[in-house]
Amino acid sequence: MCGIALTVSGIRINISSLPFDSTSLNRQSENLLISLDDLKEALRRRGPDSLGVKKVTLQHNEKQISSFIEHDETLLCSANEDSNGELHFIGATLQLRGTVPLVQPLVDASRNILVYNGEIFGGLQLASDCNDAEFLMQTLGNCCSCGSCLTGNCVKCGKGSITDVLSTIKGPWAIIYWQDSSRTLWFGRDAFGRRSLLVHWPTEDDSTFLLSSVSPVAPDQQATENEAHNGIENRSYWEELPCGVYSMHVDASNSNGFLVGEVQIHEYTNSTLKELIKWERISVVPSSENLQTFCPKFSRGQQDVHSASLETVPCEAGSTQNSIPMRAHMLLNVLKESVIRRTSLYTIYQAVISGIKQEKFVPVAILFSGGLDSMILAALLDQCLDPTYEIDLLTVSFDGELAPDRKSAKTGLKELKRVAPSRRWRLVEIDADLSDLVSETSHVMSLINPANTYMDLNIGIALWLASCGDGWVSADDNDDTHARIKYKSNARILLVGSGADEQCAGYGRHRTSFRRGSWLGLDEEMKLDMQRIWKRNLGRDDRCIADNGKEISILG
Ligand SMILES: NC(=O)C[C@H](N)C(=O)O
Repeated sequence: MCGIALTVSGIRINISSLPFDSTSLNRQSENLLISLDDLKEALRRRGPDSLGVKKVTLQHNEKQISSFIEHDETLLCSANEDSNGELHFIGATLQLRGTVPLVQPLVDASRNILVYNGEIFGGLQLASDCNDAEFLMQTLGNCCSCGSCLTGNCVKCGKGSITDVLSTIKGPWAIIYWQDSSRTLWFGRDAFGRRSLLVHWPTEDDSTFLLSSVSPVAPDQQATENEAHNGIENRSYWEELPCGVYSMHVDASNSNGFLVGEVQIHEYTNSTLKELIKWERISVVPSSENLQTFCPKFSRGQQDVHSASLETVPCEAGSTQNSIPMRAHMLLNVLKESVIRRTSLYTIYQAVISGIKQEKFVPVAILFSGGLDSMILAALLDQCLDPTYEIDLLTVSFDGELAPDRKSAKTGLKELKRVAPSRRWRLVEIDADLSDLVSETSHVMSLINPANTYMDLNIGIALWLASCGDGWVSADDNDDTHARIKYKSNARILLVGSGADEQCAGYGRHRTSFRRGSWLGLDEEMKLDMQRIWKRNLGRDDRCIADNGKEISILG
């Protein structure tokens, strides 16, 4: 995953037109001094392949604004209202696509600047060897910049809008983009918040405006060992940016010589996406026909690893229903398509590029508990991934062999070996003892920020350790009772089951809502889950996993 950030100073920012109370959380926050170096340090871990900074200076005279772009490595972040406006863009890249090394921020001939953390799996058509960030740069560069038509095609030039382009992307994304000719900053994240983007909105007493994939640990913010053990302090400097497409046009015409930026939020323009977010389902109460019992049994069929179709599977003797119902079948196909997109577009599969022999190269790993979500992911991945690649199954335990997840992971491994005997599966056992993880705990506390509950911390530590991939594997593949040897998974792509419980009603409280309010009650609870998943889960998960230079891939 990549890490992106922006710092703005010298511009009076007006956020009064935003539909949410964006300042209440920050009002009592400390006036932190966050330096470019702090941001770079935090982002570098997410994007190990390259790191860059670009600075845009805005000067105004006679109501005209001129812009200058330069490299900049100096510290910043105490806004000085008398000076010119300054915007610093930082981009750290984990590159999975394209054949030429990519260094962010990208700057085009029109002096637009892009930092992008995302994946284009569909919606926009790009060639398979093309880097998606570069493609997006070109596409955004062709958008209208008249400044008055913020959505739809421009009546004057006929060009599309930036909001339309971003609404069309199928895949996770977070973006910061400077459109130079219109002096407009664009930023935002996808409709489910699958990529983290934190914001510090300016307040009356702190004019700093910051965006960042992750919050840096400022020196005065470092948790002491005591804090790590005894509690999680309440940090409110950062908040999760609510999902959406935002623009900030910088102007100097009516402002007594000050540069002024007005932040606006724009609705996604893709109607399917809008329906998805609203969670208005065509059928909430299943028909009795849909509720009939059935026997879903997975068939691997032939080893046709790149075919997206699954077979209809006859039931065991004695059942009256003979096949997986059509909807379940459709769901499996969609999931499989999703795995194919997440495993076929990356150039890193061409092991030759990385100089590693194919049989030693493990490009994808799964965060694995042996539970339903991770088993389905593993079975689907086996169907989509070239059979020569090994697959790492990363399992974390805080209670050695006794933890239920470790036991189910081992059972799951046996099952996978049975259904996919020709694949080499490697169970990576990551054993940890929370009392030994003092500095790691402190680090993860900063990663989960602004999430701050013990549950967030526990999940965050498990995800962070899993994505480190540092554990033990069985010395002998055919005998899992024997000696273990040290192993570190270097897979850059991690498939994760995040979001499955929200979308498939996997939590205990879903059962409670069903008991209390039947199908409508359950639907309400799931809607709530999906509409807050950006705030509660996905940003946090992104930050903990990406910190180890890995790409989190959830099948949403
Ligand atoms: N900018 C990025 O997010 C990286 C790009 N999607 C890649 O895979 O190379």
